[in-house]
This record gives sequence, structure tokens and C-alpha cells, in this order.
Amino acid sequence: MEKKLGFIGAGNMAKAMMGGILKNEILLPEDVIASDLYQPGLERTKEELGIAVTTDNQEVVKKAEVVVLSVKPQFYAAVIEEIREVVSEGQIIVTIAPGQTLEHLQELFGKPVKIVRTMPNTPALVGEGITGVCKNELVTEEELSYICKIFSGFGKAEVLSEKLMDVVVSVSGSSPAYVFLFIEAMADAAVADGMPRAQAYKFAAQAVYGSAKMVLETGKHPGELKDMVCSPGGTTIEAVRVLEEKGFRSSVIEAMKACVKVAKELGKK
Ligand SMILES: NC(=O)C1=CN([C@@H]2O[C@H](COP(=O)(O)OP(=O)(O)OC[C@H]3O[C@@H](n4cnc5c(N)ncnc54)[C@H](O)[C@@H]3O)[C@@H](O)[C@H]2O)C=CC1
Ligand SMILES: O=C(O)[C@@H]1CCC=N1
Repeated sequence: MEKKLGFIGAGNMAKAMMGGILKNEILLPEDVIASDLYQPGLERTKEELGIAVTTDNQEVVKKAEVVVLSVKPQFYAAVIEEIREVVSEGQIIVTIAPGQTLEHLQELFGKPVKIVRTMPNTPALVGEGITGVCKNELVTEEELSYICKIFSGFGKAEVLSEKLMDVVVSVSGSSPAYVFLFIEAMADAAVADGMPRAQAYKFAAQAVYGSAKMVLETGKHPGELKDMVCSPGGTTIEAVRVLEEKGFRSSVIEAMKACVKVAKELGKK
């Protein structure tokens, strides 16, 4: 029998995960419950997904064997304080917040609790997410596999060492935002050169999608794939020259280092 899955906080990330889990039939709507402080949002989620909803966080813990804490990192301490007494030994608490280490979470609970720390991303909504996963010593390998199965319902899930979790924030948790900026910028340029807006998004997004697929499916180095596009004396190498001149790669690297820094700082709060 499948375990019931609960979400405390039914915002963007929780809805992306629930959408992926239900669409791919990993769980049925009756096996999912979510709580939030914001009642109108909850009612919409109930209508859209057919799941049970409540404004009582403790009810989620009482009804679900696996509970995902899907509030902002700054609300973790308050939510844990609210639910810690009703969390039982056999339950699994899944976290999705940057910076919140297993050690810190354990301290907040103040008692032994099975915790799986993860970092998903919003492409979960369309079944193309990727999630980094690690666990504390109370979680068995079988339980970890079960959590990975749930996360695989909306993309890929990979177990890794906790010290890499801040990197996962920058390379996949936050990175859809940089990719959307990139797509928007490409579309703006296409519009500037006369293409209708909707068509520009389609062409830019499909080019990003196809390029990502080439990296994943050919196994070729991204540099080699880039070289395949650059004809001698052609259009692409000229665009590459300008991107290098404007510090494109360095901007991405610096932005991601800033992202990791904030993830580490969030863990100290
Ligand atoms: N949005 C993203 O792309 C990603 C977000 N995350 C993490 O997911 C978590 C949630 O982020 P988002 O969904 O983006 O935020 P959000 O603001 O969209 O959702 C958070 C929800 O929690 C609710 N909430 C606040 N306090 C609450 C409480 N005491 N009890 C119950 N519900 C409460 C809010 O009303 C809101 O609906 C954060 O920890 C974030 O770092 C992780 C990976 C990607
Ligand atoms: O911006 C944030 O803090 C969260 C974590 C990863 C994506 N969104």
C-alpha cells in the first residue's frame, strides 16, 4: 500500500510537485493532503487537483506518513515547533528548503525524527524536474528509495552527499529562473528583429529544450556541440564572440556562486 503524502505549505513548489505526482499517477488525489494559511489558494488547489486540504498543519501530520515541509526557509522553525509533538517515530519528514541542514532540522525537532533533505525545482510541474536527495541516519535505504520513487514521478532524483546540497540549489533549484531570463532575452531580441512575441518564445524555448536534450542524449561535451553550430566565418561564432566579450560565462558563474553563498547563509538563520 502507498503511503499518504502531506504538504505543509501549498505554494509554487508544492503545487509543481503535487501536479507532477498526480499527472504521472504515482499517487491518487485521495492519498495527498496539503495545508496552507491562505484559504482561497487552498480552495483553488483543491479544485484543480482534487486533493484534501486544510488550514491545520497538525492535521497533515496526523494523516500522512510522509510530510513535505514546503514553506519558505524562514518559516521552518515555526512550522516545526507547531508539528513536532505530533510527529511520530515512523514518519518521514521531507524538506525542500535551501540551507536547512539535517543537523539543524534535527535540533529544531528536539527528538529523533526521520528526515530526508531534498532540493527539487519547478520543472516538476511538467515532469522534467531534477531533485537532489540526502537523508539522516534514521531513514532506511528502503524508505529513501520510496522517497526517490515519489520524486521520480516528476523528473529525475539523485541521492548525493549533503555537502553538495547548496550546489544543487544553484545548479537546478534556482537555475530555471536563469534559463527563463535567457529565453526571455532571446525572445526580446527576436521581437526587436521583427518576430511576433508568441512565436519568439516558441522558437527560443524549443532551441533551449533541444540543446539540453542533445547534452543529455549524445553524451558529447557541450563545447563540442557548440563547435558543431559554429560555421567558419559564420553567424554563430560572431554571436559567441559578443557573448564572450560581454562576460556571459563569467556572469553565470558569478551568479551561481552568489546563489550558493545565500543558501549557506540561510542555513545559519
Ligand atoms: N519555487 C521554487 O522554484 C523552489 C522552491 N523551493 C523551496 O520550496 C519552499 C516553498 O517555496 P515556494 O513554493 O516557492 O514558496 P511559496 O511562497 O509559493 O509557497 C509557500 C506557501 O507556504 C504557505 N505558508 C507560509 N507559512 C505557513 C505556515 N505557517 N503554515 C502553512 N503554510 C504556510 C504560504 O501561504 C505559501 O502558500 C521554500 O523553502 C523554497 O526555498 C525549493 C526548490 C525550488
Ligand atoms: O529562491 C529560492 O530561495 C528557492 C530555492 C531554490 C529555488 N527557489
